[in-house]
Amino acid sequence: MDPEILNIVLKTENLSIGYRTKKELNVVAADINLKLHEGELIGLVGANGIGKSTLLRTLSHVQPPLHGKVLLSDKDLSSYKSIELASQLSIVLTEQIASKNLTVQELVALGRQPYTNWVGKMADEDIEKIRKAIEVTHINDLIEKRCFELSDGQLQKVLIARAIAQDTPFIMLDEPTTHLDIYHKAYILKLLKRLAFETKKTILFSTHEIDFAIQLCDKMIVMNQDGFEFGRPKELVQARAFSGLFPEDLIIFDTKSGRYKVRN
Ligand SMILES: Nc1ncnc2c1ncn2[C@@H]1O[C@H](COP(=O)(O)OP(=O)(O)OP(=O)(O)O)[C@@H](O)[C@H]1O
Repeated sequence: MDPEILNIVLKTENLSIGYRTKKELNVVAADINLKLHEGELIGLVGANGIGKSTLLRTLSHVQPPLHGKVLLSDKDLSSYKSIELASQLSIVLTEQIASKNLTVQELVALGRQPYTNWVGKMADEDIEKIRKAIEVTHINDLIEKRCFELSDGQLQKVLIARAIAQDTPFIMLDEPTTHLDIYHKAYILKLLKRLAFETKKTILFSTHEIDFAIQLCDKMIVMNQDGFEFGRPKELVQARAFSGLFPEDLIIFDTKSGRYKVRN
């Protein structure tokens, strides 16, 4: 589909991200102007410490911008009430979750919190969305377990299930495949792609799986020392956006195969 006729879900205007302390200002990245459309799967890549988590946290209102604006469905992120924001945007962070005593079923059900009534009563639609999220993330055999009993990879799938149950138009995930084996890395990324395509959700995730992201994403944001590049993976490969990401003494990006290779 022509991206120009798809709605813009998230837009940034001259966004600067980073950290402000009493003594100093640490600008992680500046002049970020992005337009993310509905139905797009967008991969965010870059070296360790370049600012991927900082960008995701700023786009999801977990931390404030240093400068500029984030507009979600044409409305400034800072003017959303938190319950309203929770029905528009979900975020899966890698940080340890506080609620590890909950069962898997209970944690996934928390995704429906923005929609349930004031006593937290779930409607049939909520129950169905939880069932579906558990099914598509392959965690059916875990639902009775408490979250502290899970492996890192299992917990990662459960957190993704919670975001899917939350069923927001915009989903952000910080390194959603870190702890997964190679099969489940591919499985989760393909699931996110299908979800974006079939339900027109906009899904933005950070990753170190650059090869997989090049193969699967509609668009990518490549953060580097000079700022960032944004576009379709093929165009970014041609523009050599991946070549300058890392020192080239050990690995080089092969534009033909779209992969990194270890130097002999
Ligand atoms: N809470 C914080 N306070 C101050 N500086 C921070 C904070 N969190 C991160 N930083 C700094 O901001 C920069 C970007 O960090 P960030 O975690 O966004 O990088 P990243 O690209 O997600 O890295 P990684 O790939 O290692 O997860 C780093 O220099 C980091 O030291």
